[in-house]
Amino acid sequence: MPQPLATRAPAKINLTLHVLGRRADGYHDLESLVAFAGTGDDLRLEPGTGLALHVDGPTAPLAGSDADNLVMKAARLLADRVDGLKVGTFHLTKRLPVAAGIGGGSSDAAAALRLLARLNGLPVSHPAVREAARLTGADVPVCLEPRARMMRGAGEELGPALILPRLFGVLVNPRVPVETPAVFKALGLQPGQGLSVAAHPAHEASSPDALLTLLNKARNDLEPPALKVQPLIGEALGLIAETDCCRLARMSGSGATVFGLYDDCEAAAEGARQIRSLRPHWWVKATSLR
Ligand SMILES: C[C@@](CO)(OP(=O)(O)O)[C@H](O)COP(=O)(O)OP(=O)(O)OC[C@H]1O[C@@H](n2ccc(N)nc2=O)[C@H](O)[C@@H]1O
Ligand SMILES: Nc1ncnc2c1ncn2[C@@H]1O[C@H](COP(=O)(O)OP(=O)(O)O)[C@@H](O)[C@H]1O
Repeated sequence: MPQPLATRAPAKINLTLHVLGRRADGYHDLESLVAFAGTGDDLRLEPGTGLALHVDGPTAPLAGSDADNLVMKAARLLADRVDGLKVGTFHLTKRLPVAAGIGGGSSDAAAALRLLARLNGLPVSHPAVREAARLTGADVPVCLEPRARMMRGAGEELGPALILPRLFGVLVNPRVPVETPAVFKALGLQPGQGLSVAAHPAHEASSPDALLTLLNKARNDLEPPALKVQPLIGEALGLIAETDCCRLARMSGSGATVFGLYDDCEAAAEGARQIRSLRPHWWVKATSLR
């Protein structure tokens, strides 16, 4: 029985994000511990003669035109590299906030590459799949096999999959888009200029408590510039930090999504309830992270 051509595109969370410096090509070298949430978009592929995309779901209207969708960009890049690639129509159910620091578009693109690889009997480690991922965007390679791992460079250097203690979190987005280039620009580094040399061995933690302690010693260096671009991020961080039993409040990626971490699933659900009661129109999701 063939596997159904459907996959989840989970939200990517940067548990830590240290900017090491700005490179000559304008991109920034990062060091980030990336994990994936239990919440995400869904993608299905119906085999057919040409490439096409249908998008539905609550955040579909925010994801731009179908032609510019990262699902189509990734699929075209793979089709350009593999002769006779079998393709079809993608059906994307978009739930994640867009331009939100949780790599929704990148995860959708990576999901598209996984489905095309499955349809064509290619491993996701195939060089053409890896290259299509890298050329689609800096965050796409880490989303190809969505497991917690260290990400370095501009996203092209990936460490081995890590078995992190399970974390219980709340994701909060004030429903304002924040464009990634604007945040890197607000960081204000010149080409060749460094910012940090920190190495953070958060993955060495063997218990949730030890991991939370290590995460608290790390940072997201994009928080200060993102707060300049969108002050609501500071408000969201403050509200999370004030929820009962919150162990850590931090921004993911270039924002605006921020996350709170808690000791267990009940505390995370209660944290989500508290934020929702204060900001009923924001996107608030209790989720596990691993
Ligand atoms: C910041 C991060 C952290 O995981 O996440 P998000 O906030 O996007 O979720 C990523 O590095 C974002 O990856 P992604 O969103 O795929 O970036 P791209 O489309 O390739 O690049 C958009 C723009 O961001 C800047 N950029 C991106 C990555 C990087 N390491 N250095 C950069 O300077 C560049 O100005 C680039 O033109
Ligand atoms: N499938 C998609 N989902 C979300 N955004 C998409 C998608 N395809 C293209 N985009 C565009 O990519 C940009 C970044 O979106 P997204 O991946 O959600 O950002 P982030 O990585 O900050 O969470 C947006 O401006 C959006 O218009």
